[in-house]
Amino acid sequence: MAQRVPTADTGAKKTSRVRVAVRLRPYMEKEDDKAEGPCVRGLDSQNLEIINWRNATETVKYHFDAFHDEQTTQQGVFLASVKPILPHILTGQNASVLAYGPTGAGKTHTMLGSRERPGVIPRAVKEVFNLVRPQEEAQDGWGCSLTMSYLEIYNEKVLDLLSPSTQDLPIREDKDRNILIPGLTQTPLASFADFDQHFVPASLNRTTASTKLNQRSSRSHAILLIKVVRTQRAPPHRQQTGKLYLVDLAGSEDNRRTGNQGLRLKESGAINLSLFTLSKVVDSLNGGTGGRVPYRDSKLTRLLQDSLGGSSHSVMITNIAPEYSYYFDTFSALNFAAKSKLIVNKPFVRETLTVPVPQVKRPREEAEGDQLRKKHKDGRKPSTASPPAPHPSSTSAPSMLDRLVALEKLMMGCQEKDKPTMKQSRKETEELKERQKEFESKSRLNCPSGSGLSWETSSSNQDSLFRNNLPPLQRKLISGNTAKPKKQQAVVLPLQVTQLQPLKQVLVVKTSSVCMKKKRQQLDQDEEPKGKENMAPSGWESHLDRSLVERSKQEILTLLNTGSHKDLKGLQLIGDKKAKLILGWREIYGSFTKLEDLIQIEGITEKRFSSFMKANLLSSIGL
Ligand SMILES: Nc1ncnc2c1ncn2[C@@H]1O[C@H](COP(=O)(O)OP(=O)(O)OP(=O)(O)O)[C@@H](O)[C@H]1O
Repeated sequence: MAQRVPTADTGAKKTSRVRVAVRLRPYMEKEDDKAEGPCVRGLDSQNLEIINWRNATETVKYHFDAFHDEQTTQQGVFLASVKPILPHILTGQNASVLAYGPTGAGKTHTMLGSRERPGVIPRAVKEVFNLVRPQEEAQDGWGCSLTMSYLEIYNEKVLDLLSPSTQDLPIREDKDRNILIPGLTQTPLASFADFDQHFVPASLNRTTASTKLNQRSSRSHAILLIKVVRTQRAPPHRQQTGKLYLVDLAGSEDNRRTGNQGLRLKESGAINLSLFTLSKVVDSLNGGTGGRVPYRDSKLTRLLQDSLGGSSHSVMITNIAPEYSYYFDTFSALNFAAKSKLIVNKPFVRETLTVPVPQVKRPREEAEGDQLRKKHKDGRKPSTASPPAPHPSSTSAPSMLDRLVALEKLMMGCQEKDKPTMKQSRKETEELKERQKEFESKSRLNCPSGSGLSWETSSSNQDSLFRNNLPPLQRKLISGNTAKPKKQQAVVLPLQVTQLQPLKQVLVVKTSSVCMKKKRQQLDQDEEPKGKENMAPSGWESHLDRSLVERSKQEILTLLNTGSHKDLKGLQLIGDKKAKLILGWREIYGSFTKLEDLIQIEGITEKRFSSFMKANLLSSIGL
């Protein structure tokens, strides 16, 4: 059976961290209807800077393993960031390349490219064949075989792109922690032409749709798996399996900007939540959150378990767009990438002892999958719309501010799980005030080590701040001789929210416990409300004082928007996972505008939402 053994060359455990590259796509005028110009630019082959949202005369600088500017060719990206990790898969190790970033920032261009400008995927597969060929000719007693699998994760379903009629496939882990997908097609490859022949039509099976931001937006995470199996021809028939994952992640999306509604909104909820889990996994691997790594919280992270923090040599290519209209997305993508930089992997060789068996077309696990496939049915369901977005540059809009402040908190390593006690809150508030003063005096600040980030005032070199090549931004920054920070009143200290009174304390009513018990029994007998909870009073609700109910609802909404993980878990029917999903939703979308938005959270159906409302309203008024 498959077993983990140390890397062959030294016998000792070696570590290999995730390399992080950032690729800036060329500026596109059509993406910039306000003609504001770019808000981000490269400095050299490893550094870039973005305008500081708190103070437009400053920039935030980031350092990465590689920075590919808008001039970098597909070949350039491949040679610098991908090619070096490929040889590992011929020694029984895993390698992976992930393209991450906002929708429309160039992930598919980077991974797939076009016939004229092929991207990472075709180049990497060609290179694997180049690496395998000399090994086959070497007559060293080992044979080599290649297979490809291609799947997408769409709405948390694993779909086989090489066999599009299949339904949601299961993800399994064997006792050696190898991730398996029973039923997934594995197509043997003899040449690159073979790959091309299977890959191109399969790519057309990927779920894409038009959104306001990208005409052909990928609505799923696409994962191409190339497996290289080396087998010793003579006994003991040792076998080494190396896997290469090439992942084109779906875009991280702000639905206020995409204008997504209905099915698109539901899809994007699944996309964003899996990306949120991915960022939690990254955090956890970085030691930021400690404890269990939440691989199992999404299909994506479960599948990538042996690519991130496991046995893999990984490269994350974060794609960003330069236009100001992408500001928030770019900022958040850069912070995500800066965290990823710290992951350390522990490579090992996968080696198995097997007796040779005749080549079979599909593995045993596939037959199992055939049966499973029949059982699964797709359950896509439309959902409700989100309000339109404020323009990202108008950072005075409160929701945008909240999100930027929250992001900055994340960036500084202050996680939601650490949401402080009142004492801590005050201390942190003081610290933030101090920091704000420092910002205002434009002193130089360094972020916590390893964040890959530093703040820099541009007052000394204001002329150089994007001026030479970016006239629109220069206009924005320098107009009115503005050395003074933009809209300082826009700075909101984020911690006041934690000082809210707990919901129950606010809503408690003085009634005798006997009366309450009776009332509760009566209410329980009333039918479950159907449809929208917040519109007309439902059967059981009509027994309650309307103004009290309205107030309770408002308090629940406030708690959903401001409560810590612990506060959220204090709500009826909200457990650990749901609380995390709510926090994730908030980080991505900002606030819940109405209670019904909860239905957009994975696992909260309309029925569950009704139960949630009933349980929490009754509990809040002490019934
Ligand atoms: N480096 C680049 N050079 C030239 N054009 C690019 C580059 N990167 C992206 N583009 C173009 O920008 C547009 C959006 O890119 P792409 O579809 O790859 O984005 P994406 O991040 O994959 O979006 P989504 O997540 O919505 O699928 C495409 O028209 C693409 O050709």
